[in-house]
Amino acid sequence: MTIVSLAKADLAATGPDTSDQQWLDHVADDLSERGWLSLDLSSRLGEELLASLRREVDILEKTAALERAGVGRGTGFTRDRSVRRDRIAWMNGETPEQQQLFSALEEIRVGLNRRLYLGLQRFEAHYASYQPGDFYRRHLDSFRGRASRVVSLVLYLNEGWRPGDGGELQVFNRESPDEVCGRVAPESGRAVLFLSEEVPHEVLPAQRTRHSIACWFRQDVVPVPLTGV
Ligand SMILES: O=C(O)CCC(=O)C(=O)O
Ligand SMILES: [Fe+2]
Repeated sequence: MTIVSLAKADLAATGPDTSDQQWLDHVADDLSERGWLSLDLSSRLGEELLASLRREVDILEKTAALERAGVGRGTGFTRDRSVRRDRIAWMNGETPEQQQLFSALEEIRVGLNRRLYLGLQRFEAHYASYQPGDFYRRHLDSFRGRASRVVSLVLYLNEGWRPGDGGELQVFNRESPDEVCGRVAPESGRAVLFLSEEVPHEVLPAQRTRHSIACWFRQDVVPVPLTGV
């Protein structure tokens, strides 16, 4: 996990919006009106960066550098395989591809703060790998009122995802949580953003290896010890 420099971000936030940032208006509108959206970030991030991130997670996979993910924190932390089965590696922003991704995430953080006054202070991100049969049962990313994780962003890295490959992110209506309101295939370059405390979601069982980057924009400044989600 990396703490992003606030001074640098605040400096960036003083400049005027360029038309290049109008896409963030759409992100902010959807987040505030329905709590979530999916969008294609491939042209914003570039195919080269997506390919580098894919290579990086492939290497992590092959060198067994991904660790089994858990849920909860502190004494409530567990690696319960009936809840989630993915493996993860936290990103530290040190490789060139992570640096490039982190500057895009920083642009989103500053852009959302400016539009929605969310007071997002920093972000954390990890690679995730789901193998065939792996899933993540329905959950929220943050406990209500904790105001730690406020906005979740998941970026997918899988080329040629087909309907039979499973592994969709299923999103539930924040007003009536039994109603499915979206199902997103984890195709490379696609991203989903949602309000971490409000929008229940689940990863349906994947039928092939499924790689992604999960990121959370947080309101707290001081990192909680990394004992889980
Ligand atoms: O990979 C996804 O689509 C979502 C993952 C997720 O919900 C999480 O890591 O909290
Ligand atoms: Fe989640």
